[in-house]
Amino acid sequence: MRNKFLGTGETGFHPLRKIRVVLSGLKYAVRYDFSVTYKLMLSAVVLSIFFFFRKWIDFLLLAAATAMMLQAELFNSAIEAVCDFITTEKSRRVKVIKDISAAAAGICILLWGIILAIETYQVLRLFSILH
Ligand SMILES: Nc1ncnc2c1ncn2[C@@H]1O[C@H](COP(=O)(O)OP(=O)(O)OP(=O)(O)O)[C@@H](O)[C@H]1O
Repeated sequence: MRNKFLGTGETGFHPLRKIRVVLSGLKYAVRYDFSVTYKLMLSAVVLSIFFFFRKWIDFLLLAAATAMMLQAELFNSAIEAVCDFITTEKSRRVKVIKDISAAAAGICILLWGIILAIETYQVLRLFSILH
């Protein structure tokens, strides 16, 4: 793929190829990282309930939190992969890099968890109002 800043690689705009790259990255994350898969599944269950009941504010809030969590998980995985690509030897520098990356992901996961808990409570209230 052409690097627009360095002027290297292929020219042209290929939206389909971009979508394929995005799906490929998501496939790696979801297939090989169970901690991403189960979080996405939890969000999907609650999101589909809000979608069904047309609770758009709750839907959008949880969707935003899920996107933020997924983004943090993906960046964390990419940084870990770069570290492991450079060296699999024990290294204090690698430890610092991975720990900082994990901390960034952890903050986003914590916020996602809080929002998921609040929204799950909303779902339970929704059902108790119906029955
Ligand atoms: N090469 C290394 N040298 C020193 N410490 C390391 C090294 N690799 C990993 N660690 C330590 O182990 C922790 C976990 O790293 P690892 O690459 O195993 O991530 P992980 O537990 O698989 O994370 P995730 O669940 O997000 O994929 C790091 O945060 C770091 O403290």
